[in-house]
Amino acid sequence: MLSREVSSFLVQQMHMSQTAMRASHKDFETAVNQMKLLKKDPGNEMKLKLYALYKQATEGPCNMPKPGVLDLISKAKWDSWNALGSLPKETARQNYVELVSSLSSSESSSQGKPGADSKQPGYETLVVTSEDGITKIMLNRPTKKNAITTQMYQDIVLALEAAGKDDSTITVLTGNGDYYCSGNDLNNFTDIPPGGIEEQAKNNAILLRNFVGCFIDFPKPLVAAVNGPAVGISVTLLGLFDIVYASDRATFHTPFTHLGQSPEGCSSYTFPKIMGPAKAAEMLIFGKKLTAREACAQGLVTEVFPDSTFQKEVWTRLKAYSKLPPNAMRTSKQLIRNVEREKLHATNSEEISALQGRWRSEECTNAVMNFLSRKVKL
Ligand SMILES: CCCCC/C=C/CC(=O)SCCNC(=O)CCNC(=O)[C@H](O)C(C)(C)COP(=O)(O)OP(=O)(O)OC[C@H]1O[C@@H](n2cnc3c(N)ncnc32)[C@H](O)[C@@H]1OP(=O)(O)O
Repeated sequence: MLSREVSSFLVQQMHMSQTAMRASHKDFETAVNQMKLLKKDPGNEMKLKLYALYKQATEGPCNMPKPGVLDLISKAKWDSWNALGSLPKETARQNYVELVSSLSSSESSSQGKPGADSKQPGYETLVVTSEDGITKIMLNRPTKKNAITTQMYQDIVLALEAAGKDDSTITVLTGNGDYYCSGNDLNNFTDIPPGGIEEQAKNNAILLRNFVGCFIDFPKPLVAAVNGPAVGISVTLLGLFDIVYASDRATFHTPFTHLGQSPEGCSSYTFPKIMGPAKAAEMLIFGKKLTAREACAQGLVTEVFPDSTFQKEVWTRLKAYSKLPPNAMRTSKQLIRNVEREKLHATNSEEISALQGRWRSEECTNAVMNFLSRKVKL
């Protein structure tokens, strides 16, 4: 079974390396027309994203004067376009095409399913609980070291969206079992849709953009309780948390080069900012694994606790924090994050564009194959 998946993956990968990945002008025009045919209003936030990408794709970076504060609609449009910074036209074109394609496919997949919009999510691999003013989102695939499947990315987005709106004051992400998380489930790369690797890369890009975007925009204090080793995307995202508590058993490993990949989760911006460019390079380019104490000394981790008392000490501390005035906490968090929100979204887009290239590379194909065929472990 495994070898069939791997060889199908290889064949698709070879096919894709011969096919240009970037959205052509024709794809872009098709997407612009497709937008007009959508039956459901995609909502203001999505319309602003599409507007910004359209402008960036057709006119390049925003150099219009900023509209006055009272001209709310023009200002929102300007903000959205301006947030794309110097994103290249062709990347904007591609992002636009992907976004429209995701809207069209979600519209067609919800057709004929009465009540699809109101369906409450059931989290198969997350345990979400709310108690004492704290919403805890626990990754719950301990036998797979909490590796994140495509379904889990979507479920985490839903759980964060719900936590952002619920009555709790603090949200905590943690893992069940001996690992915090072993990063992206490498089997995600073998689940190839009918449109082949190209469609897969587009879908992954959309998924990842929304996933990381949700952390960037999360409105309340967000805490990571790193109960054990953390790998890949579960490490890079830590730069978007407000507090990171770690067990002294935790390690922090970003082996992107070994996997033929490149950093995500905004770490190409947050890590150099947190630990300085030299230390960030050692982690992100050379895959140096840090112990919890090293990560704490470098500013990625807030505090390290002995593994034997980790749960007790962390939850006692968080319960005390959760009683602080919630609106004051939210305001402070937003003041800290808003300064760089636009930069973070632009970084997210750039990292994903780079990753799309990496996912098509022979280096990445070989690394994933080696893991799946049990030849290599980190
Ligand atoms: C939508 C796309 C978005 C893309 C976003 C990109 C993100 C980048 C990353 O996150 S890169 C990091 C990817 N992660 C890895 O490369 C880790 C791979 N795993 C390992 O190297 C090891 O499993 C380990 C070091 C994490 C743990 O080793 P250990 O010997 O302690 O345990 P096992 O290897 O026996 O693991 C137990 C079972 O769990 C499966 N598993 C663990 N991690 C992953 C993973 N990332 N993807 C898929 N499967 C994973 C492992 O295969 C074992 O399964 P089995 O019991 O069925 O054999």
